Formats: sequence, C-alpha cells, structure tokens
Amino acid sequence: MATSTTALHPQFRPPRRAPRQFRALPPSSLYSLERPRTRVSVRASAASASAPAQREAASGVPWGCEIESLESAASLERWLVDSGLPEQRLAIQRVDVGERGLVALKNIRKGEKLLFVPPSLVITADSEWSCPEVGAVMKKNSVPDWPLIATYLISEASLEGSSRWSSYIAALPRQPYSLLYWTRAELDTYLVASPIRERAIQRITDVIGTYNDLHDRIFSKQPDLFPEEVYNIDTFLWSFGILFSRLVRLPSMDGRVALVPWADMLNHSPEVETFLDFDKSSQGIVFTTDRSYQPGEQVFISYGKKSSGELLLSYGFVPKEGTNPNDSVELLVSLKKSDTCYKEKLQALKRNGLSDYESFPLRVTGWPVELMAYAFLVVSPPEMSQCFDEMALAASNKSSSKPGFSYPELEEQALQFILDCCESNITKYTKYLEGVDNSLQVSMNAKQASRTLLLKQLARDLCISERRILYRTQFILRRRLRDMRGGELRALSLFNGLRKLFK
Ligand SMILES: C[S@@+](CC[C@H](N)C(=O)[O-])C[C@H]1O[C@@H](n2cnc3c(N)ncnc32)[C@H](O)[C@@H]1O
Repeated sequence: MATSTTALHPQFRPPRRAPRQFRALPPSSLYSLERPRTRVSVRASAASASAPAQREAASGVPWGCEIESLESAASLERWLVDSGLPEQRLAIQRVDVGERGLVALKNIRKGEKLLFVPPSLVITADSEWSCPEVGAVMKKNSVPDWPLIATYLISEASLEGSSRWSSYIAALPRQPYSLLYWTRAELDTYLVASPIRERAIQRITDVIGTYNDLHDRIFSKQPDLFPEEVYNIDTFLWSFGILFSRLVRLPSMDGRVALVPWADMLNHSPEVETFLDFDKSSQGIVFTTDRSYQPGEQVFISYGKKSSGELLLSYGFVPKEGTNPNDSVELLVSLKKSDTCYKEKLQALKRNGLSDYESFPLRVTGWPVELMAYAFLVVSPPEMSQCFDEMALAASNKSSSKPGFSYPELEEQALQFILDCCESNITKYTKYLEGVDNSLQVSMNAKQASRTLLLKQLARDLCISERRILYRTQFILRRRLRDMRGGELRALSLFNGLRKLFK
C-alpha cells in the first residue's frame, strides 16, 4: 500500500508461510478475538472514565489511553518539548474530524514547513531498546522491520516509566480504530457485500501468522525475556493496529518506516496533498502545507491516495460519501466455467500471471483497460483463440501495447459482461443496505450495543460509497451500450430503407 509519496503506512508483508492457528483459538473459527485472553498485568491503565463503543470488541492492553484523551496528549506535548521538539505553530486539540488532531495556533501560510520533529524523537527499527537483551535477540533473528517495531513497542510499553517512550505510549489509543479489532462474525455480517471483508480477513490472518511465527521461533525459546503475559496476541493486535494507523514511510530516509510522535497526531484529509518526510536542511520530520490555515483550524496531511475501503481497513474511518477523490471499489470478474474454451483461456491467463478470477479497481471516472482486456477474453468465441494470449497479456498490466488494443466485434459483449458483474454486485450491496436484519444475533450490554452501532455505521458508510461507484459505472456502461445499440439500429433501418428503395 506504499505510495510513491509518503503514505501513513507502507505495505505490510509478514513472513511468507501459511499462517498457523494461534494455539488458544477455538478450532471452529479462522481467527477469533472472543477467546479468553491472557492479560498483561503490567500496570493500571491510564484511561479516562468513558469507554466508547469501538474499544470494547477485544479485551485490550493496559497501556495507552481512550482515543479522545487530551490529558495524555498534554503530557506528551510537555515531554516532547522537554526532549527537543522546537516551538510549534500547532497544538493537539479535540477536533470534529478524527477526535484528537493538530490545530493551527497562528496564521499558517500555504507552502510553510511545519513540525520539525528531530530524529532522536522518532521510533525506527534502529531505535535503542530499553531492555537491550530483548532487542539483541530480535536482531540476531533478523526480524523484519514491521514485526520488529511491533515487538519494540510492546517491550517499551511493558516497561512503563522506565521506557523513554512512556509519555508517547500513554498517549496512543488503547484500542486503535482498525478492522483488526473486528471479529470474524462482524466482518462476515457487516462487510458481506464489500471486497474489504476479504482483505481484512487476510490481514488479521497475517498478523496472527506473524505473531505465531515470532512465538514459535523466538518467544517460546526464551520465556524469561518474552513472558507470554506481555508478548501475546492481544498485545500484538494492539501494536500492529498502531503501526497500520500511524507508521510512516520516509522517502528521504531511504524509505525507512518510522513512528513519529507529534506528527502522528495529524489526521487525514482526502483534499490535501501533503506528506510527511525527513527534511535534510532542517534535519527534522516536516510537511509543507498546500493551503493556508487560520488559528483554530485543524491542519491535515494525506495518508496517501487511498480508497475509502483502504482507509477503513488501516485507519478505521470512512470519509463522507463523495468526498474522497481517490475512492475505488474492486470488481471481481471470472471466466465462465461453462465456456468451451475455459481451459485455453485459463492457460493464457496463467501464462501471464493471472487466474480464472481477478479483481480490478473501478473508480467514478471509469475502469482500467486491464478489466476491459479480461472482459474481451471472457467473451471471446473459440474462433478467436489466437488472440487469447494477447488479451491475457493486456489484462495482466505487463503489456506495453495496451492503448491501441481493441476488438470492436467483441466490445458490446465485453461491456455487457462488465455491466452484469456490476449489477450483481449492486444487488449484493442493496440487499445488505436494505436488510432489515443485518445485526448479529447475540445478547449485548449497552457498551457492546453502542460498539455494534458504530461498526454498522462504518460498514454502511463504506457500502454506500462503494455502491455509488458501481452505480456510476453502471450508468456509463448502460449509456455506452445504448449508444452502440442505437447506432446499430440506425444503421439497420438505413440499410432496410435503401433496400426498399432499390427494390
Ligand atoms: C495517525 S492517527 C491521527 C491522530 C488520532 N486522531 C489520535 O487522536 O491519536 C490516525 C487515526 O486518526 C483518526 N483519523 C485520521 N483521519 C481521520 C479522518 N479524516 N476522519 C476520521 N478519523 C480520522 C483515525 O482513528 C486514525 O486511525
């Protein structure tokens, strides 16, 4: 998911191996956050009194704060200033978008550099461990950056005040908004129509697989250094949730990933195009404003050009309908099993690294040429078998000859095929959105009920945004097909007219 610019989190790739089940999992579920948990008994939580819905899904960690806590944010600010953060033109405040955010204290001009967080206040894979023995074991095992930083965060959090990051960790949300905290049943129920459901399942499976891998290879071998009360699936869900929603890739630091305290209080706006990076001249992490701000206005950065589904997946929010210019929805298309050329087509696809089902992103502005190429292949008759490879190549995104690529004789059928796929997806969304009963049939207390309400709202917002793109695609496709068919009809009646004349 890393974009060429600084996305707030880069691609997460856990070790490549089949994820194993976490031992404590009930065998019936792929994963579950509902099992009895080993609790970290490190210290009392620094929580404020209220505990809104989102945080109640899984029993969490005893560190961090409620997401809207300003007390912990104020002590974070004091600690940062004492540790070398220069005077700021911004302050952490409660905001309308994103609960806590950075707000302008003074007039800020377009093109100004802000923040200047020194590298000494940034967490990277090279940061010093407060417990050096733990760090040495992780390094000896060549743990990649993501799981290394996730473990680092847990290790530092468990040390409470003895960690230099204690003020930072106390200001991190105890349960970051993230699909990692949705149970399998919630994903199946609320995201039944959305392709994001699959991605969330995959991501949770990856995180559990990564934890299992670390546990088997490292933690279980040295339980004195890695006690299960600290290094367990709950703490890893938390730390990965923090990384997915706060880690940045810094292009000017060779693309290294980092947690940047203070900068990670900035919320995302799809309307701005400014990203965090290391500034060589000031030797700090900065971003350059792409608009002006007045005192009291919330200042935003971009987390990257992400669809609403991707934002929900990593950051746990969905932008208001129609406000995300980078929005897209994946359309799943597949070869027809009944096709007499199924085998030949599948071979052509395989030769080009594709399979008999693929998804392609639809946007309100249109669909990719690769989707059109795949559709050409799906609808091709046997007499066009010599074109199968060319079509599969064009669908694979590897072809350089794509722009001129066209089969006028198949165009109508290919467009109709895409339209049919779109319409069947629209039906799924509509069924979900109009479903009188898309609630989980479980008894709940008030907190669980309000959490459920929040998840349903997020799911509804996502489904409405994704269905909107499908509606738009349907409209364009229908119009094109109508024009094509209208053209054919006109040509036919002209032909019949001429025939009569000559008769
Ligand atoms: C990098 S943190 C930003 C600081 C965060 N608001 C906090 O108080 O800690 C990313 C998180 O902020 C929230 N967020 C960021 N942009 C948002 C937006 N446009 N709308 C709603 N929530 C947003 C989400 O909870 C996301 O997971």
